[in-house]
Amino acid sequence: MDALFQLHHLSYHYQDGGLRVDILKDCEYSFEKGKTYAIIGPSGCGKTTLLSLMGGLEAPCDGYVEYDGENIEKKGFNNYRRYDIALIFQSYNLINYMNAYQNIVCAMDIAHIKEPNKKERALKILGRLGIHEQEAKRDIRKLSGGQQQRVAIARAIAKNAQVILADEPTGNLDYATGQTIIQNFIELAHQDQRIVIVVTHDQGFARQMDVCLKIEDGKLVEV
Ligand SMILES: Nc1ncnc2c1ncn2[C@@H]1O[C@H](COP(=O)(O)OP(=O)(O)OP(=O)(O)O)[C@@H](O)[C@H]1O
Repeated sequence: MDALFQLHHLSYHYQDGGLRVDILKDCEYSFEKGKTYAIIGPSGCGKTTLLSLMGGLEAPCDGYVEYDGENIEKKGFNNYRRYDIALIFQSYNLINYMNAYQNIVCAMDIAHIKEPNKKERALKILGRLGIHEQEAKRDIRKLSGGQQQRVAIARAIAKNAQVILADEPTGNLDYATGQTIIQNFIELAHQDQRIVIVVTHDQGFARQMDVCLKIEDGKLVEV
């Protein structure tokens, strides 16, 4: 098995008025290269919390996340977030004073991507996602929600991160645009051998992923 990314006894709880509330309990899982994963479960079950732990945005209370044979906390969350993973948020988190291709070039600069012509590469990736040169150079705030989400995906692709974590990436989009985005994720995993993990409430999209996981009583289980 080609496991690049693993969860070991991952647990997370918080205190509420002196009471301990367990969100994730001893989660164990190995994610494989070249596969897409959906994480589903009712509101409040801990999906975003799990994504935050996997993304190195927050430290677990117990257990650890392993990437390429190393505990991400020991590797350093900042380096891990900078080089190894890409996060895609429901709210896109694009830099609003840069256009689409500048957002992508900026992400490549931050990740120290060695590429002789970053602008050309950015435009090429955007083009593959249906954002052509004219839109790529427009004020980013003037792009539609679906276009902005595709820019956020292009940014994740350009960064060469092996693991892509997306939190409700289709939440704000109509069905057809959401479907295009899911198709992009599938191609990214199957053609580029990346791991794509998507938190979604949409059962239809979840079913199109190679593996569907749900959080049940704090445990991560395959559906
Ligand atoms: N540090 C914290 N302090 C207080 N409450 C917290 C903390 N971390 C998580 N929670 C609570 O834990 C629960 C799980 O939150 P999380 O956002 O992970 O759920 P979710 O499954 O992503 O929900 P949704 O589908 O509604 O986005 C929520 O009730 C949230 O308010």
